[in-house]
Amino acid sequence: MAYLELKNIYKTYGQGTDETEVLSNINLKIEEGEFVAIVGFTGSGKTTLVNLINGLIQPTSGEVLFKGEPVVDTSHERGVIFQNYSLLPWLTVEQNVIMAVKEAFPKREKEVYKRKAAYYIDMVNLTPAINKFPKELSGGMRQRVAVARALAMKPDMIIMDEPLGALDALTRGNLQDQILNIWGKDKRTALLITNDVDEGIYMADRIIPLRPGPKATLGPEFKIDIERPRDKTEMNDNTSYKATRNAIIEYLMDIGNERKSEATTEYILPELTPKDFVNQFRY
Ligand SMILES: Nc1ncnc2c1ncn2[C@@H]1O[C@H](COP(=O)(O)OP(=O)(O)OP(=O)(O)O)[C@@H](O)[C@H]1O
Repeated sequence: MAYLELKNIYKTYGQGTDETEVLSNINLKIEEGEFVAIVGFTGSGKTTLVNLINGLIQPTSGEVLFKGEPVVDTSHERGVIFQNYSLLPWLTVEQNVIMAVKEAFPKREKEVYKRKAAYYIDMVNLTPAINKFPKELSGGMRQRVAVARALAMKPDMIIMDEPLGALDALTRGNLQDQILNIWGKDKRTALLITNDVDEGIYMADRIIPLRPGPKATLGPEFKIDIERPRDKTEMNDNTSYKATRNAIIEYLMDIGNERKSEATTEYILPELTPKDFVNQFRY
């Protein structure tokens, strides 16, 4: 039995003439302990896929099974790191993380919550900001709190929806390593949704492209046969890395080009010049 299984998933939004099939015939099996990355274009349906796996939305048809059971709601067993850091603005960094810890470990001493929260806040290098409110943090710092929150729930499966996109290269690299450490240490199962092929190759055991929507579907998988722990600098000279990277990029470029040649609608921008606006700058 697969740890997570998506069976013949279809998802449409809207009704009647407005109906759009965003995901079409998605089939995926992830085994316990695996790290899988799905690489996709912007707007291809990645977040829809994450929301289905998370239990936030239900498929139009098909089934999502987690440990053999249908996913009907969200659960702390599946910790999601969203691309738009969802923090509660009226709580401090510490309180935001404690809230997540409480959900996973109900009825513990206050000190236990504080200790667990401190551990994950330190992991994302935010100890100096522990008493700050989200509005006092930069976008990257907020995203790191969101990462700490998701990991603090000790989920059996970590699901990441482009979690590191807003971060600078150094912080991003650091957090990739922290996530890999946690995944490796406790042998969790992980699914990363990203538009960054290199991030996918560095982190995952398998990469599966999501062909762009409407009717987005999964493409063929690419296995990443590079020993762990992986070293980014060494990887650049690794023949297997170069070959896999080229194959994935070639595949993505091919389907990108296919899409362009299939496109029948031409969008013409209206030729408007707001008179008042132009006059403002006419001296
Ligand atoms: N609740 C909704 N109602 C109607 N259409 C929706 C809804 N959610 C998403 N869509 C549409 O479904 C398509 C896929 O959206 P989704 O957010 O899943 O893509 P994405 O790959 O995560 O995009 P991005 O990379 O830009 O975040 C888009 O065309 C979007 O407009």
